[in-house]
Amino acid sequence: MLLHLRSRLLNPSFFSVLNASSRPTPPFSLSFRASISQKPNSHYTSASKSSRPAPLSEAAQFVRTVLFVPPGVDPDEVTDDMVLPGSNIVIGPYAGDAKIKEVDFVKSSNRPKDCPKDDRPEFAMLGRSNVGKSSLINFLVRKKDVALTSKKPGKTQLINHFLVNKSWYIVDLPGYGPSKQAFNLIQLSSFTVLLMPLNLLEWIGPHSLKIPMTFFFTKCDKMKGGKGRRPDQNIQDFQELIRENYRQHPPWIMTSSVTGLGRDELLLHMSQLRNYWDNE
Ligand SMILES: Nc1nc2c(ncn2[C@@H]2O[C@H](COP(=O)(O)OP(=O)(O)OP(=O)(O)O)[C@@H](O)[C@H]2O)c(=O)[nH]1
Ligand SMILES: [Mg+2]
Repeated sequence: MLLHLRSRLLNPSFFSVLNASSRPTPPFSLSFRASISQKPNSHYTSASKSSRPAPLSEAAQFVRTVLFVPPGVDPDEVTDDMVLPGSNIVIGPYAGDAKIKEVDFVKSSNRPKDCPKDDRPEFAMLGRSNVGKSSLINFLVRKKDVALTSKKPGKTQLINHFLVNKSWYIVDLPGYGPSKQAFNLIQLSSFTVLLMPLNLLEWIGPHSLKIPMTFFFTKCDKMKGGKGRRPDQNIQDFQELIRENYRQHPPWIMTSSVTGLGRDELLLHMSQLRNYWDNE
């Protein structure tokens, strides 16, 4: 997998997406890096650790200023092969054990207080109706009908908990839009995952201090034409809003439930969030 990732990283479109829109921003590190004491094994990073880090290309040096650097990684030691393709996410020592072996539907809840109450980490999908939240869950677990999807907006009406590998949850939420009900649910999650969030960014900025977020660009198979904006245009808008509302760049990733784009990368990123959570 490492080779596969490395070769895709060098795809010029990845860098051009970032270069096209980014003004240099100050290098950053995440505030929670300071509390790290353990470094679990990582199959992903072990290969790059065994050899000397390759010097960064000029493009990569620039890109590094907008990267999400996870716990356990020194921003000065980031190398090309640590960045997940189609994203700004650096993979660190907490990544690993990303495979989904089983998934069980647990329950649908009408209200937050009816949701399962335990300490397992949760990844909740939040975003407008019809952006592909439920499809993304099916895509991650490689099953067609775990979460119900529809061409028409408004299919998901309840809070649906799915237990993965008996150890962590994926939560499918109703889309916001006409109903705006998802706004009340943000506080529920240990981890919140957002989809196509452009008009959410300003709202969420001040409220998100304690909730790690990852932003998804869904339907990236629709690269050309159509009514909407292209993914690279969305990423440009996104980065503008990030600069206006956030001090540090949150992680973002491009996905497509149709082509499989971003699946392995996303699972790896989720594993590093989870493993960090477990070891904290
Ligand atoms: N081309 C393309 N279509 C997608 C993709 N992901 C989802 N769709 C389609 O988008 C539509 C909506 O998908 P859902 O997963 O139901 O969207 P949702 O965000 O869960 O919608 P709500 O439940 O209403 O909030 C469906 O017709 C999907 O087939 C994708 O990656 N590419
Ligand atoms: Mg849905």
